[in-house]
Amino acid sequence: MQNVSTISDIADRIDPVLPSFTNSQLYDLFRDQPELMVVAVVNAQGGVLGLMERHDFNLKMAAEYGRALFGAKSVTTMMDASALTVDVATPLRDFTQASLADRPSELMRGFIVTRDGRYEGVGTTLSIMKAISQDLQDTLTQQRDMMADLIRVSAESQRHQTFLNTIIQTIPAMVLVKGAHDSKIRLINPAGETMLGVTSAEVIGKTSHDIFAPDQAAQFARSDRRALDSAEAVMIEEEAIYNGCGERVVQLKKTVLRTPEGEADAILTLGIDLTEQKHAQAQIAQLAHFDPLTGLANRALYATEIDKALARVQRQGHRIALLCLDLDRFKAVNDSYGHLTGDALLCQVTERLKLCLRKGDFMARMGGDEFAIIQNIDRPEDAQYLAERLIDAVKDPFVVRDARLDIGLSVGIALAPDDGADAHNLLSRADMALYRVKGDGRNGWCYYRAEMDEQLQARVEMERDLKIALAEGQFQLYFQPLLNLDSGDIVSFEALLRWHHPVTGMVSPAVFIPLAEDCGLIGALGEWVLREACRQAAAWPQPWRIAVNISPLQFRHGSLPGLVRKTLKATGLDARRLELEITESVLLADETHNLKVLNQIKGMGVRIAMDDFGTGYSSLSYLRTFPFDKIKIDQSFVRDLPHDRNATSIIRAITEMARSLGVEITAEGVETPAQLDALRAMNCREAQGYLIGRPAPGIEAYAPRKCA
Ligand SMILES: Nc1nc2c(ncn2[C@@H]2O[C@H](COP(=O)(O)O[C@H]3[C@@H](O)[C@H](n4cnc5c(=O)[nH]c(N)nc54)O[C@@H]3COP(=O)(O)O)[C@@H](O)[C@H]2O)c(=O)[nH]1
Repeated sequence: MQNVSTISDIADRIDPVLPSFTNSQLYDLFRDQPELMVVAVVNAQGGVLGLMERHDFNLKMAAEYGRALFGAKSVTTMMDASALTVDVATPLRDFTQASLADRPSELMRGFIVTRDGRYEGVGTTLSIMKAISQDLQDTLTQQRDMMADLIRVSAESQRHQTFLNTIIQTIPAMVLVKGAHDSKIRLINPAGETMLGVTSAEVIGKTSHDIFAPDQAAQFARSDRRALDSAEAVMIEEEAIYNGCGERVVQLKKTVLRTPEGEADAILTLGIDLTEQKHAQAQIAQLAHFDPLTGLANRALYATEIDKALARVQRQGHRIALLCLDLDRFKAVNDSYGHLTGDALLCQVTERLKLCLRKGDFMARMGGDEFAIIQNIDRPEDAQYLAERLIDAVKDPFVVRDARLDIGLSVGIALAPDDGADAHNLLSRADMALYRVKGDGRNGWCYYRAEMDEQLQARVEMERDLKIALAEGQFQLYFQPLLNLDSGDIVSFEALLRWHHPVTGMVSPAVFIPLAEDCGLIGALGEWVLREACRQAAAWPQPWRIAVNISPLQFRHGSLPGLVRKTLKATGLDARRLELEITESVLLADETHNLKVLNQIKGMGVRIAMDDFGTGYSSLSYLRTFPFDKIKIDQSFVRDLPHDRNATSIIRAITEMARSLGVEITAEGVETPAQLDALRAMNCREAQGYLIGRPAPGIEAYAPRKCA
């Protein structure tokens, strides 16, 4: 009962009557106040004497002679002197429970309410019923409100529960709850099932020891213990092998769930499988530091390692050697057999080179066919010994995709601290030494020497001078005659470029042509040579042919057929008088494109000759690739005539093969009559060399005349 709590709340404060009040007066009172049910009779001090109850009183008064008998008498004659009295402070619930249980009939007659034993008011069953009814009403409303609240709270809690469940079920992280005391698993989500290789049904109610191998279970127990001993959540990264899941790297966050009293109740473990992430990180690190083809360290890692090695050199007085390695003829292999073969060759080379290294040596692939090694050495000679081992290792042919490949190795060496203590300097010095090996014919090794710096400097200066030379017209063409051995006529001239350096004098094309190729000037230089050669030849008194050397790089820059067409047109030279000399490297590089270019030029009527025949990698095979008009036998074979049997048989084989193919032959570098005789005997039809005529600035000396 919320509002009505004591009898006081339901007591009707009805004026009582004194004993002097007569029954007739009371009769009138009841008649005048129809709702008046009971009236108390009190003495002058307010003490309770009895209670008059309306129905009972009216019944008595209505009886035969009732009013006549009792009307004038005091109300005390008809009152209920033993009426129920109850103190005003009595809890209503107690009163109604007790009175309804013990004296329900009395309660029906009404009762007197007293305060300290004195009259306070009267009560009736009606007032009680009203109070109870009101109370019930209140309670019902209250209960309805409570029910609504309950329904709302329960719906909300249901929603929260569903929300949490959805998260737990779908979160891509393991959620695992274990009892803090019994270590039994209470909950595991699907991500946890996958991560641990178990099903929820298998593990709920079990401990790690029931499920996992002893080592793994012990690892779990240790990390749980750490969580229990810690006031905060603990983060753990560990390697683990769960049921049939292989080795994994996991990150676990363990939080102890406590009761409101602060006691550990459960351990919540959130787990993320980092295996893939670690794997990806490792792959990124691998790619960042290692060459994917050979698995060797790459240039970036090499730079780090060399810094470390140089720091050791400084701190501990060690010595190291830097070896720069470059494969010989690798480009030819790559261009002839394709990149797949080139890649496979690099892998095989790597394996052979690795076998030459000792503990502590470090090797990297710097790119292409370049490798570099950091070697810990005691004496400078140690580097030389390693270089020799490396060169020896690639000496035997490689067999790649059914092809037998011969390559070589050039090694440049710089020492620290002897040649410097700075990584950049040392590397460029080892490179200089390598460059020297290459220049000296490859397949060898060389230590850096101080004068190489000067040579490099000289090269830089020459590059600069070359640009100036082109702009200032310091070039000149020399012409060397070619003799027809049958007719004894000069039939052709080869244009040979000369550079008159204003300070150093004449510079050999053998020196500056490679430089022009390196620094990108060969295009402009070659264009000048072609134009100048055609211009001069067009003015010759005889229709001699003019042979012009074309660098392989001229095939890359711009349109060579366009240039030839334009030049012929501009100079008026008959296309049939022009012969372009190319070396086999033109066909080694970008064969399809270069063949197309050659065919276009040949289509204009220009002749194509293969220069330096016999020196290349597979000269013979190129004769099948393109219909050359002429083969020029390299002077290295002619030099050994007439006595060298090898040279003789090679030249004989070439001349015979050329005849069968219908290709003209020229022997280069003829210096002696004996060589000329030997060539004649071998049916060689054309010759060039100092014996016939040295390169000269003009052709005047060869104006119509016959030669022996
Ligand atoms: N791309 C271009 N290359 C050119 C051009 N001009 C020349 N070159 C190439 O430079 C190399 C060196 O040429 P050079 O010093 O002119 O030497 C040539 C002849 O002088 C030399 N030769 C001729 N006869 C003899 C001889 O009897 N003995 C002997 N020791 N040397 C002799 O041979 C060179 C000609 O060689 P080749 O071209 O192979 O016919 C050289 O490779 C030139 O090709 C140019 O304009 N563009």
